[in-house]
Amino acid sequence: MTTIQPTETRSADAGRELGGTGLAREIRARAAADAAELTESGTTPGLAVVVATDDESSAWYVRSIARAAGKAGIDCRTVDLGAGADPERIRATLENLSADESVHGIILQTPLPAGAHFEDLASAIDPRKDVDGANPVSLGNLAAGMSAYPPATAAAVLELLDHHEIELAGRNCVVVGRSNVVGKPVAQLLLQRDATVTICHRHTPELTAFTPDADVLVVAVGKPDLITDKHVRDGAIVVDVGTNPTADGGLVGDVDPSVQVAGLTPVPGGVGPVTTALLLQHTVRSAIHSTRPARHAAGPQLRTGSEH
Ligand SMILES: Nc1nc(=O)c2c([nH]1)NC[C@@H]1CN(c3ccc(C(=O)N[C@@H](CCC(=O)O)C(=O)O)cc3)C=[N+]21
Repeated sequence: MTTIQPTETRSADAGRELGGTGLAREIRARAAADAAELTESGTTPGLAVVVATDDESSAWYVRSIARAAGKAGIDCRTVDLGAGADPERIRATLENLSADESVHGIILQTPLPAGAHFEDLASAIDPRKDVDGANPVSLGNLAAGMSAYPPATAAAVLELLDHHEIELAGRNCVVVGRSNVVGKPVAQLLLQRDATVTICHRHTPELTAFTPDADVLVVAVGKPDLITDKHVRDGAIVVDVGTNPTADGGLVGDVDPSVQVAGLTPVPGGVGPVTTALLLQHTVRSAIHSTRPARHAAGPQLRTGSEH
């Protein structure tokens, strides 16, 4: 007997899943090989993670950094100052780590205790060790097309797009979210790649006035299901940077996972793992630079995108 199967329009329209776990594995393997070579020549890359929060998403990230760093041969220390830590103590910790020769990378976890100001404290991180691009000097250098570590999450968005061979030059990119850790640096990186960039944020009256024009939509807000079918056109590529913990211990992004688009990064398994891998890569690069003469350490390195 023959039964006629209904056409599976949904899966045909579902588009590509732009996963990040394979890419993350490649980046970690490369970082591990470079770290081993460096250790052989007498310098073990060191990463310091400064924590002043009991936020769940941050705790997960910190454990994941420690685990991945250990496997890659990076000496990782977590400095947990407690959820109510005094801003002056956080600043002093960052200053000490900046002066510590065994430390090549420093990341200050967000969120911070009430009364502590992220950009202000991050200015105590030596830009040469600022592997998560948190010091406003790093963001300024990035915007000016000078050499700087972009925040690992922002860099992960670009790595994922490149890995999946998404064209950026001349295309419409819309970024939703304007934080200094994701939205702004992602916009700068897309600009450097000759995209036309629009940034939407909490004061944008109607996202639908902008997001349907996006060839590439990057969403970094922190609100489950913020982006649904009405926000995107079929052919769009969507990068979901959201990591929202759910009541049952899972994780969801900012994009309704059933949106019909040409490509969507999954949560989990998309931007997240690449972020952790790039933090390690930046740390190993910083360690490599630390072994070179000073003029190479933070030399100006003009990128494209500074012309009109
Ligand atoms: N200064 C600073 N920089 C950050 O980049 C930063 C931060 N503070 N504070 C906390 C958030 C959170 N965050 C995550 C990174 C990776 C995953 C990740 O890899 N998640 C896995 C799955 C996790 C799961 O299954 O629970 C995934 O997406 O596949 C999650 C969350 C970075 N953050």
